[in-house]
Amino acid sequence: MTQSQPNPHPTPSAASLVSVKDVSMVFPTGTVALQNASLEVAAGEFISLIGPSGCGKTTLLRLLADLIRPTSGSIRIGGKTPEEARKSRAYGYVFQAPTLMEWRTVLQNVMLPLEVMGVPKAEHKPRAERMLALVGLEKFARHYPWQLSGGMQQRVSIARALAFDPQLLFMDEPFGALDEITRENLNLELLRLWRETGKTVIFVTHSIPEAVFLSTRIVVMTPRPGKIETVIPVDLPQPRSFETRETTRFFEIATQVREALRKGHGFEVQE
Ligand SMILES: Nc1ncnc2c1ncn2[C@@H]1O[C@H](COP(=O)(O)OP(=O)(O)OP(=O)(O)O)[C@@H](O)[C@H]1O
Repeated sequence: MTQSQPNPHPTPSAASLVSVKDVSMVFPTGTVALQNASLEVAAGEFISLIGPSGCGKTTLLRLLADLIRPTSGSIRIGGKTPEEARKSRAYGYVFQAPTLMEWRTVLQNVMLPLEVMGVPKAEHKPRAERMLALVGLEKFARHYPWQLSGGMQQRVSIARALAFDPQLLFMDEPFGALDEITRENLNLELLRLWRETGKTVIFVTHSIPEAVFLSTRIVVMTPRPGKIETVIPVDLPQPRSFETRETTRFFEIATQVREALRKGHGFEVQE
C-alpha cells in the first residue's frame, strides 16, 4: 500500500483556481487555528478537508470565503484576493445547518441570491426552478422550509448556493447532522451534480468514508496548532456508485487517511 507523504506544496500549481500559500491564522485569544497552511486546488477538483475537531477546517474555509482575514500568508481565488472573489460572487457557501428563511417558500429561498445580485427579474424563477430540479426538489418549490426534512432543507441550501452559478463551492459539513442513509444518498447526488456542472468543491467532513467516496484529493489536518498533515490523492474511477464503497481500493485509501489522522493524533498526545 502507498504511504502518505507530507506534501506542503501539492500540485497543481500552474493553473490553480485556489492558491493558499503559507497561511497562518492566530485569533486574538492566542489560538493558532492554522499554521503555515499551503494548498493548491485546480479547477474541477473535489477536495475534502478532514481532521479532528479544532484542527482549523472551518477556519480555512472562512479564510477562503473572506469571512475572516489571515494573520499571515496569501490566498488567491482565480487570481483574485478573497475579498475580490467575494465581491464578484466567485463562490457559493453551504453551511453546517441549512440557513433558510422560514417565511419564504423553497423557490423564494433559492431566488434570494439572484435578487441580491441584481440578476434580471425575468430570470429568477426559471433559474431557481432549474437549480431545484438539479437537487431533485422541483415538486417542493411551493413548500416552506419547515415542511421539509433536514436532508431536503440541506438540498435547498445547495440549490441556493448554486443559483448564481459560481465555479467554486465551499461546503462546511453539510451532511453532518443527517442519518447515514440520507447522507449516502446525498453524497451520490452531490457527486452527480459535481460531474454535471464541472464545479470545484472544497468540502469539510469528519467522515473518512464520505471523504474517500467524494474526493479527488483529501487534505488531512491535525490540531494544536491546526496544520495540513498530508494530502492524499483518491484514484477511484468516476463515476462512483454505491459499489465503489465495497472495493478494495476504497478500503486501502480509507486506511491511508486513518493512518494519517492517527499520526496527527500522535503529535497531539506528545505535546
Ligand atoms: N473566532 C474565534 N476566536 C477564537 N478562537 C477561534 C475562533 N474560531 C475558531 N477558533 C479556534 O480555532 C481552532 C480551529 O477552529 P475551527 O472551527 O476551524 O476547527 P474545525 O476543525 O472546523 O472544528 P470542528 O470540526 O469542531 O468544526 C479551535 O481551537 C477553535 O476553538
